[in-house]
Amino acid sequence: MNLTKAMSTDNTKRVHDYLDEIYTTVVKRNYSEKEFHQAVALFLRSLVPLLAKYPIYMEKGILEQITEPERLITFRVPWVDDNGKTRVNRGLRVQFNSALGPYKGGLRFHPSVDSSIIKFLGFEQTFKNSLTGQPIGGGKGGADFDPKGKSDNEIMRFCQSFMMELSKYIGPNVDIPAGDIGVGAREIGYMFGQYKKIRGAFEAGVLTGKGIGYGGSLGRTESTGYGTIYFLQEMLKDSGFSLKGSTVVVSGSGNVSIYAMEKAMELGARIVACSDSNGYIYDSNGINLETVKQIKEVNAGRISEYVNKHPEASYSEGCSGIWTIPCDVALPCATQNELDEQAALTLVRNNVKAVAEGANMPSTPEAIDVFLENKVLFGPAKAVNAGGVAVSSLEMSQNSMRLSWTFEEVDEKLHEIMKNIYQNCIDAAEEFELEGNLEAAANIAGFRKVADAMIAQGVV
Ligand SMILES: NC(=O)c1ccc[n+]([C@@H]2O[C@H](COP(=O)([O-])OP(=O)(O)OC[C@H]3O[C@@H](n4cnc5c(N)ncnc54)[C@H](O)[C@@H]3O)[C@@H](O)[C@H]2O)c1
Repeated sequence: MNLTKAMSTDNTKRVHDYLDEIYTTVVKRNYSEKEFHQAVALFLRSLVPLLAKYPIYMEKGILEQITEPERLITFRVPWVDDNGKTRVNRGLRVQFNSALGPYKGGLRFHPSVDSSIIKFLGFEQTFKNSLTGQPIGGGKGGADFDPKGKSDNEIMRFCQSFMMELSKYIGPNVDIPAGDIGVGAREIGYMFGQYKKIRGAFEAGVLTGKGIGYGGSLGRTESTGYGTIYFLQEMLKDSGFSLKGSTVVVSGSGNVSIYAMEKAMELGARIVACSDSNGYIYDSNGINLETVKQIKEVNAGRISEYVNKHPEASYSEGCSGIWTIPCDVALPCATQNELDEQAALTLVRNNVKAVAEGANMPSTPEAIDVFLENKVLFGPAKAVNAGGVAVSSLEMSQNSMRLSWTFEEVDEKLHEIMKNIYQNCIDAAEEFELEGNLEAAANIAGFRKVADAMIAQGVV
């Protein structure tokens, strides 16, 4: 990746040489971890104006430290399937940065999970958590386990084996995992049960995303999707647009997508398409969300089944075609690198006004450049989808105070947090003359708090 874009003066050249050195070390030390390289490169290029103005971050070696996780744990997860066959998966937990608080970040169960995926997510999580204003550090974890097609008992045995080992490294004041792709309330429940048994104590604050009946927070399920729309609303408002009457395309049909669609519809948007890892549906009258919820949340089926109930809609195989549908707003809410340069150019040709990233790193660097160059309002993942971890942090607060807030109380706090994140990004954009580049502004705003705390705490 070319980090030289922002370089113009001698001072920025010095910064640039420094960032190049950091990046070279990251690539050498984490050879073959492409997603991690990508996240670090995108991040570093944003910091040029900050480091040019405040060289202390270079003098104190903050970037050398911040790009190396505090700890990466990998472990064997053996379990027995329904046919009595022994299976083995790899579990991982990265404890990336604890400058602002205990490590916090989700667990992903997906065959693609490896150290590169977990490290890119943990790195991003550190700055996302900082942006929320909550006292939480950054972490992430998961396993290369595929929950698809597994029985409920197999899922339980896997979760128990996974927690048997993970329990050695987590705790309410140490590291607090949550869900992510492939890990929802059911998996969190099985992992919490096993943790409780191992410890012989009910420590509610060790995991978030728990069921409402045993320490979960109302509004956690909706939080990432709703938060995405609250951020989008602020972005649109500042440019004189509104969601009312706008046409929206959303990729995925999981937790983030469903609740982003729900809030966007509530605000008057027409959602015309959504997808899963096989293909996408298009319904020009507007997607019927109840049908999507029934297929995905109740039946765990495929999105293609939508057309059985709504023959006026169409289904197409393959995921990337969804970005060819003309829309005012595009919300990539599925997975990393799902929206490439070609897709971005098509969206621009179709006059997209705004793109907000509900998923983590869904746009490739080239796609982001296309959006910025064409003045599309672009909301970067670590700011846009921070609502999930923000409400997880509210769940931790409720657990330690032994009380439960109502849905409305949680939603109001979430809305306030998302507005603050947006404002912090705008302030950073103004200070560093990055108007229109919320990507760089979010990186700077997230980084500064972590870096200042690291300086205060010394070289540890
Ligand atoms: N759940 C959260 O609170 C949360 C918070 C912040 C960020 N995220 C991020 O949001 C994204 C989605 O997470 P989720 O919790 O909704 O997961 P999920 O497992 O509930 O849903 C993921 C969805 O994406 C679909 N999908 C996978 N690959 C696809 C592809 N190439 N094209 C189209 N669809 C595809 C799946 O079929 C599924 O519908 C991930 O990047 C995750 O890291 C989630």
